Amino acid sequence: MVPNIFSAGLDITEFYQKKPEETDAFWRTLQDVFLRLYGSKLVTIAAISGHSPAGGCLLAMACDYRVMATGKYTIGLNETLLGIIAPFWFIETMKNTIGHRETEKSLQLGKLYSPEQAENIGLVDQICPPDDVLGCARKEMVKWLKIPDHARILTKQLMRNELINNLSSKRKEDIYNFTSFVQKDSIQRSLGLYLESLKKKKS
Ligand SMILES: CCCCCCCCCCC/C=C/C(=O)SCCNC(=O)CCNC(=O)[C@H](O)C(C)(C)COP(=O)(O)OP(=O)(O)OC[C@H]1O[C@@H](n2cnc3c(N)ncnc32)[C@H](O)[C@@H]1OP(=O)(O)O
Repeated sequence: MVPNIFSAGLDITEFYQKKPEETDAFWRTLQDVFLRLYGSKLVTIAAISGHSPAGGCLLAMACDYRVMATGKYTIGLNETLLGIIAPFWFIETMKNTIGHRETEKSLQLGKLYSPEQAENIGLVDQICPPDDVLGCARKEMVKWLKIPDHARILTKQLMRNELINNLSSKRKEDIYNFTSFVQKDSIQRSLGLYLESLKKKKS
């Protein structure tokens, strides 16, 4: 577990100034990771040790339960702030987590929530001091593991199969949409500026 950062989201350099076949492969891998995690029969609990923007938020939402560290961290789907958009399965996953209305506001504004705000809207289930995040996640895991596995798994599948089947049937189209979108000159310019701004913030 890395302190302060759960995940910085997708590595933008994987789709900045890349060839179409490279961005295709990158997106296919992300789809694989998501489908495996969201559809996992195992109990999955995200111990969110710090920042969790965009793709990081998606990974956390793909789990069954989320524990987030308190502190000056943020979580959310901030794609619009980067001049890009969240694909349909990011949107559906967020709708399944916090509901339609909150998702609509959240996505249009590219909102990044503090841990307290995220808990209030149900984006995370629990907040804990940073040095106790793993402990809280473990405690929660014990509860989940007491439930008969077959019943929990079937329930999870009933709740999640619609989205899993939808994405599975549209994978090629989704890859095509991603690559055509990120290869546009205007999007490449936005991504370049965003990467520069991250570096400037650092110096
Ligand atoms: C018709 C329909 C079509 C649909 C088409 C779909 C369209 C596209 C969908 C794409 C979905 C995208 C999802 C994403 O996840 S995009 C990434 C979003 N992530 C962020 O915005 C976070 C950016 N990072 C930060 O805010 C900070 O780094 C952070 C708060 C996480 C940590 O701060 P800290 O100060 O500790 O770290 P630094 O800022 O110093 O960063 C260190 C170095 O890492 C570079 N960096 C950071 N994040 C990223 C990233 N996500 N990708 C690439 N590089 C990143 C940063 O520039 C520093 O680099 P250097 O060390 O080289 O200076």
